[in-house]
Amino acid sequence: MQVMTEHTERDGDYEHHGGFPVYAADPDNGGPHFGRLVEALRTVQDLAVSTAPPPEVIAQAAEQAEALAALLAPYTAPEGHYPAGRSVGLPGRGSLLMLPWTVEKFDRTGVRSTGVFRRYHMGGNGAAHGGVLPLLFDDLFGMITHAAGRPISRTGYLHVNYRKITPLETPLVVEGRVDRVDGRKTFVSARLTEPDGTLLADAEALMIVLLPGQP
Ligand SMILES: CCCCCCCCCCCCCCCC(=O)SCCNC(=O)CCNC(=O)[C@H](O)C(C)(C)COP(=O)(O)OP(=O)(O)OC[C@H]1O[C@@H](n2cnc3c(N)ncnc32)[C@H](O)[C@@H]1OP(=O)(O)O
Repeated sequence: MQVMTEHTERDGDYEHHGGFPVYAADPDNGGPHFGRLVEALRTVQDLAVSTAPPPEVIAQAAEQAEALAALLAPYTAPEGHYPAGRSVGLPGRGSLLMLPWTVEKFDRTGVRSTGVFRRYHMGGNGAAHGGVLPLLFDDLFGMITHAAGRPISRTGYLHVNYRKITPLETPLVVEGRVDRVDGRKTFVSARLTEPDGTLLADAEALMIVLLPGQP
């Protein structure tokens, strides 16, 4: 994966991030065990939505989950000071919110990412929930804007066309680019496909550069 902070050229006002703090990537990806922890938690999410254990096992699982929460609670840190979301070497940057996908291309011409939708992303009848596709696209559009050297921007609108049922636990590809820039406005688009190119969904969005002080 290419380093997400490398740019050959940036817009002149790149360093003006509105009122948005500038967060640095975590060079250690949270240390030697963080990726393992996040992956284990995702597996727990998979199992939490797809198992039917007896009450005594649920009680045991609840106790262990409560013990894990108690273990981590004393280490709560301010935004930008924990590895989740900043570990660019991990799937989904080590964030449990993001799709656990891996960035394969990240440059001014666009961003491509690959991965699977997991069991905890299921909507119905074995297909991905419609709400997780905008999440995938929105984060991709943020990365595309960043990779293109545009200043920190927020999504003004995001339109998704669902072309075909999106399967779970199947390797997929999402790729997008900047189509057009007009002042503060960056128009972006992307496609979600199967590896053979079959189109599952496409999306377009408007990313708007924040003005000084805008949150
Ligand atoms: C740590 C290391 C990591 C490294 C690796 C980094 C990777 C990094 C990945 C991050 C990935 C996250 C990416 C998530 C991105 C979000 O999801 S952000 C969250 C969702 N979005 C929001 O919450 C935005 C909420 N809205 C707002 O805050 C304000 O509306 C905005 C966006 C700041 C714009 O407000 P404003 O400054 O008052 O601007 P406004 O004059 O209304 O609009 C500017 C222009 O856009 C147009 N416009 C605005 N809205 C629209 C619209 N909906 N439709 C059409 N036109 C519009 C206006 O007409 C205007 O056009 P012109 O008149 O200039 O031609």
